[in-house]
Amino acid sequence: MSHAMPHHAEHSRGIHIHPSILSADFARLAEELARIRNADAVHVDVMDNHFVPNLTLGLPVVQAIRRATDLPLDVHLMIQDADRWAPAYAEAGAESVTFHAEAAGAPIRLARELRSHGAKAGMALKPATAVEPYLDMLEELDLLLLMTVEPGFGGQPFLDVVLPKIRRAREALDGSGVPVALQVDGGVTRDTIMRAAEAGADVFVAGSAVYGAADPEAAIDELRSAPLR
Ligand SMILES: O=C(CO)[C@H](O)[C@H](O)COP(=O)(O)O
Repeated sequence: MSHAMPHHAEHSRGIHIHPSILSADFARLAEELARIRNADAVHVDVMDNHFVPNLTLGLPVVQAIRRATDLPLDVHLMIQDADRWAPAYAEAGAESVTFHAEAAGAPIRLARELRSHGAKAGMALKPATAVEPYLDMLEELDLLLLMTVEPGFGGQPFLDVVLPKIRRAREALDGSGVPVALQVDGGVTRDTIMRAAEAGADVFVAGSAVYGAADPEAAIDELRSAPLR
């Protein structure tokens, strides 16, 4: 992209905000979902206490969330043995199902299986996992998630050390011409979203920045407009 272009032209690919219900009140999920009606999708963190040191929710709760909102579900599986468990989340009606590269035995086969169930196929990388070994499989994916915190907990600070990886992924995606969403998750705020968007991300997961606000829908609007300023 030419440096002569106006700053906002770099964001013409769009800014999508996916609030993470990890930071919501789990005893009032339906009400919490009704507080984010202007979101682009709801991000659902599934953790198994093995891949990450935290335990959240599984398939029955994802099925209940599917019935409780019209928003698309962006399911992020932080679980071991993703090959075995991920397809059921696609069958449950998730718009996208994201597994971790570190937890998948056969990522290409799994991505194809998710698509065959009608879901978008997402693959996530922890902060210390290099993206380069996976650049040959971009066409198998609809979404690439680069974690900007160590997965497991909300409320952690954004890891700027991931920014060069976001830039390299953006260059590879633009060079390949394959339409893969580039998502970041962890520590996204009105400040950090600008750096992540400038580096090339276009889908932003935000937990505490949305559910920690008095007005989550206003917080979503602020996040959406922040990189355009
Ligand atoms: O995947 C996650 C943690 O593993 C969460 O989605 C993420 O951390 C969001 O929370 P916050 O915006 O508060 O950092």
